Amino acid sequence: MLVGVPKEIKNHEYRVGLTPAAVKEFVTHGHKVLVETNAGTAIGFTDEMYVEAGATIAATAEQIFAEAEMIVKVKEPQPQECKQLRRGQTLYTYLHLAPDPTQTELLIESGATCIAYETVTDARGGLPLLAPMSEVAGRMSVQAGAHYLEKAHGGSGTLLGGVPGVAPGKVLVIGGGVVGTQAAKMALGLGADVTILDRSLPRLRQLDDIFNGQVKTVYSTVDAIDHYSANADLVVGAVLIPGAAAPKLLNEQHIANMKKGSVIVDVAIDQGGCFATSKATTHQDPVYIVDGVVHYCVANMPGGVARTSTMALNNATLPFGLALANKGPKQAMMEDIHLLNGLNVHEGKVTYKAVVEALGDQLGIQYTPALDALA
Ligand SMILES: NC(=O)C1=CN([C@@H]2O[C@H](COP(=O)(O)OP(=O)(O)OC[C@H]3O[C@@H](n4cnc5c(N)ncnc54)[C@H](O)[C@@H]3O)[C@@H](O)[C@H]2O)C=CC1
Ligand SMILES: CC(=O)C(=O)O
Ligand SMILES: [Mg+2]
Repeated sequence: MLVGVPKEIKNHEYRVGLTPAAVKEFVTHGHKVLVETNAGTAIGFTDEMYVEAGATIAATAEQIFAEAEMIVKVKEPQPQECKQLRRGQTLYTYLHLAPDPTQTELLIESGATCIAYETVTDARGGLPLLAPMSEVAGRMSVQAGAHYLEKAHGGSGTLLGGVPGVAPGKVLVIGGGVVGTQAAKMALGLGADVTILDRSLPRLRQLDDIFNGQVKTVYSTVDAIDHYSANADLVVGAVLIPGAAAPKLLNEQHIANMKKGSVIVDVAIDQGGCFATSKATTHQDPVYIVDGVVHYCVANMPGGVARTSTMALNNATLPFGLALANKGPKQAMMEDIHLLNGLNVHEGKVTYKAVVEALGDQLGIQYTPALDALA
């Protein structure tokens, strides 16, 4: 198979779909890889390293979209990329379609086979291609929060760890999955006072074990959100209903009730955000203020630490990517239900239920089960 890796074009996105090491794996399995010039240069993966791994360098993204049978990316395709996709071509990347009607329409129009990293599953009920970026974003969320709590960055001037004689800052993590756990680890490491809300009791039990009682675990009710958000210095939004638009857990009144200079980091912004006042921001302009509360809503947080993130992402995407190339996309998905769960759009049909639930009325689209679409 001819695999194509275009350079990412989203704002300050320096990750790349394949590392040179991953290219070498594809080439070893008999595939050809076309990498856009300078796709990885910003994070130390030079064209020379790709050539040494067996890739051919393409001068433009247009060449890659025109020639490749499978496009491997990181971020959801931007409109100019969607317009270059075509029937018979496979797109393997993050999509986050539920909050994104424009991209959904363009992918339907393209006729391409679009596999979303974030909905591929594993046997334990996890999301193995989302997990590494969730680990990164979870850890970063507390770094970002601590930064914006500084007075010069718009915050209240609170040090999360406190000092001897002064109480630590309060961190509220809503959603105790992968992002939430890593956020809690970092916050605890800084010495903060950490509370995690989740609506899954089994998950709260696991968290209590993982943290050996060092964080407070609280069942997520409206009352708990009212109470803990009003007292928090930093709130991390880390909920997920896979593939669906994020539920809005803090409304405008909650934000108004928070302390001035407190910070919210809405990691769930890529699924539309879990705070009513959130709107997506970029690494170039990451924050804005509503009612005195600093909002950090960067939709591609791992892009900020692109070298670590690219390597972590490739560790997870490589086995599925190789299966797609070795067997062909259709056969690979028919043989692996977890990869099939990644299929969101195929030949103009939307094959992921939560996307249709979010956008069906707006776009007039219907759900087609993945196996029916592939048949
Ligand atoms: N902004 C960014 O750059 C990035 C964003 N993300 C996003 O972060 C979000 C979280 O991802 P993961 O931690 O991997 O998901 P996860 O599935 O591991 O965890 C989500 C948790 O939210 C809980 N939850 C669901 N509804 C809830 C509610 N109403 N109240 C409290 N808890 C609730 C679930 O029980 C689960 O424990 C996703 O939207 C993901 O796409 C992930 C990586 C990067
Ligand atoms: C998960 C995701 O959207 C990201 O890493 O940018
Ligand atoms: Mg994202």
